[in-house]
Amino acid sequence: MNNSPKIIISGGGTGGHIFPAVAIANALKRIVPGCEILFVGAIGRMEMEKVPAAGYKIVGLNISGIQRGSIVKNLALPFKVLGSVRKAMQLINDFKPDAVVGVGGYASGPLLYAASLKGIPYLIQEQNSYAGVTNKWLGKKASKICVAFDDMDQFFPADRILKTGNPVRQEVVDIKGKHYSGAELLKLDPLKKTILVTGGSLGAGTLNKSIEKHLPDIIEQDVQVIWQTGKFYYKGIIERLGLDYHPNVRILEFLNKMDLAYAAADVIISRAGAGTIAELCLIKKPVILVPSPNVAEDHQTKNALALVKNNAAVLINDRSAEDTLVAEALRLLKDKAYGETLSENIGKMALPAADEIIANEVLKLIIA
Ligand SMILES: CC(=O)N[C@H]1[C@@H](OP(=O)(O)OP(=O)(O)OC[C@H]2O[C@@H](n3ccc(=O)[nH]c3=O)[C@H](O)[C@@H]2O)O[C@H](CO)[C@@H](O)[C@@H]1O
Repeated sequence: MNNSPKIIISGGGTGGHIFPAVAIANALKRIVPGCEILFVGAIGRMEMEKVPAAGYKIVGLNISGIQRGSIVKNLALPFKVLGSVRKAMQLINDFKPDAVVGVGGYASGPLLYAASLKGIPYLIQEQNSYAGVTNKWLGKKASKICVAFDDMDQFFPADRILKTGNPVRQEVVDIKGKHYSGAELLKLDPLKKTILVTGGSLGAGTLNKSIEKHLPDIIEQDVQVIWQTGKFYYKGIIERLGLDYHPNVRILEFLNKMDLAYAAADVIISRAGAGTIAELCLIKKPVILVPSPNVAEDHQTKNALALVKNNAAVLINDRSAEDTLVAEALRLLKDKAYGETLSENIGKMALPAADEIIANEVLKLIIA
């Protein structure tokens, strides 16, 4: 293999696809500093902002998914797909990648399809315990499919599956010694108990409603909360509560330094996205998971149950969150022994080094 292999990483849409992609890129750069990486995403989606912020170049395809409730918008879809495949072919002709990686999301489809037409080897990284139609179809010609769950041979050819776990950005899970700096950056008191609420990369309506309703209970116990609302909900919440609602309450749209929030927290309330769970296993804090009921095949419940059956997290249903979530978090803050058990058990479920294992698999495709 030469010292400057060229690799395209494609996909995005939500943080759940983007951040594993960045983690793989970072690992590739650590292993082969001279490698050239180009990201390909979808115009208008989160990756077009987050990937350059992580220090990588990205090109956008004009592609979207099926839009519910708008026949007119969907009429353009076949043309967008064709146009995107054409642009993907052009990108491959120009960049001349040695290998391609697909992490899921709209841009992955056209890019991997173009790679297959051009005979360029590609690897799929599937974060969840189920695979959508596009990934299943692309999996037929993939050289390797790196997965995080068992029984994925129901979706992909068994001989090419490798269970690696989900890749996470190292800097996000490196929280040792950051408790004080985390609290300071978030303008919180490092000596007070703190709950972190994260609704995944987009935020979660149910978590927001549950927190907003019970803020007085949190304040009454002099507990602090780092509350990540998500972009869609932030404005409404700030309009209702104001930015400086109470010194114990820090409201943020998105946490750019997730490590500092993880470090500052004593208990974490979270949706059960696969990437967040992989991080939670590595940071080893007591966690309450509220799986989103609005995702394909109810996969967040499956993600959460994998932990709950090992007594590694508390599960609260979306339906009952508004009534019970905050009370449970406040209870968990006080129950030191239970918190320690949860922390110990979640740590046992970590699959570290997924980023480097996957990066090495990508490099093997080039040598092969
Ligand atoms: C509603 C939806 O479709 N959710 C899916 C999406 O979740 P979502 O996009 O929320 O992704 P994950 O929960 O997997 O990961 C979230 C990522 O965003 C980061 N982060 C989050 C909040 C923040 O303020 N700052 C920040 O950096 C986290 O550290 C993590 O790296 O992709 C996941 C992986 O395919 C799926 O399992 C989820 O079901």
